[in-house]
Amino acid sequence: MLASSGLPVVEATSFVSPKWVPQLADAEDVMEAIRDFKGARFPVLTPNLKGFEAAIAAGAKEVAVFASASEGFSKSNINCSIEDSLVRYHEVALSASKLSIPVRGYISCVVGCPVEGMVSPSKVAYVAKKLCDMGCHEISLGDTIGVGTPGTVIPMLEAVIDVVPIEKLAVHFHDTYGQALSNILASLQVTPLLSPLLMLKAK
Ligand SMILES: CC(C)(COP(=O)([O-])OP(=O)([O-])OC[C@H]1O[C@@H](n2cnc3c(N)ncnc32)[C@H](O)[C@@H]1OP(=O)([O-])[O-])[C@@H](O)C(=O)NCCC(=O)NCCSC(=O)C[C@@](C)(O)CC(=O)[O-]
Repeated sequence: MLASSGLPVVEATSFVSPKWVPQLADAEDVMEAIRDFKGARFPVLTPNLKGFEAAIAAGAKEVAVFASASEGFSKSNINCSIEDSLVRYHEVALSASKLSIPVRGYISCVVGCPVEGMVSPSKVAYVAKKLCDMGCHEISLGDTIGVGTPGTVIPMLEAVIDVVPIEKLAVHFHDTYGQALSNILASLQVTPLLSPLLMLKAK
């Protein structure tokens, strides 16, 4: 449906542990169902080399890895430290580069974390540079819990822009508290080169 509506890129599924996310256990079936669809790209999320290899076996042509700027969220989301996740993702990026598979990098909790509270812009910049240096073609900065405001988003962006080329950046805002559009506007005022993504308010 989303691809048929004309969207050029639709993140189709994730190759993650079904014990962690049972709803995604059908990743291979999803890839089979979209295998012959023309006119859209279907990246998939892979949290490690096991997921990457399964994704390639299922026909994925591009993948996304997802780190966090907060230790607490990294542990709760992918069961490892930020540093360990970067080691894992470096393995994925190396394998992907051998197969000419583009890798997008996500960073969760770039403003606030449900476990640790506010997140420092310098930590976001550190993770963004690591993902960029390992070969991610784009780094998406995710305000995962939607607590960002222009007053906190702009300093974060300025810290990241210091270490990652602007044209490699995207922003990903959740509208949990109705700030997503303001944050996108503020981000575009920092640099019009950003590609914004608005996640509509959860019902
Ligand atoms: C990363 C792990 C696997 C670590 O989970 P773990 O338990 O530490 O992994 P493990 O290495 O100990 O393996 C446990 C079991 O999972 C299996 N396993 C291991 N890896 C895989 C895999 N890739 N695919 C399928 N199975 C896998 C592995 O084989 C083993 O199976 P067992 O021997 O017990 O039968 C787990 O924590 C996980 O899958 N987490 C993903 C959670 C998730 O999907 N979160 C949402 C992603 S979207 C997001 O984060 C937000 C974002 C980025 O989109 C934007 C925003 O921030 O707003």
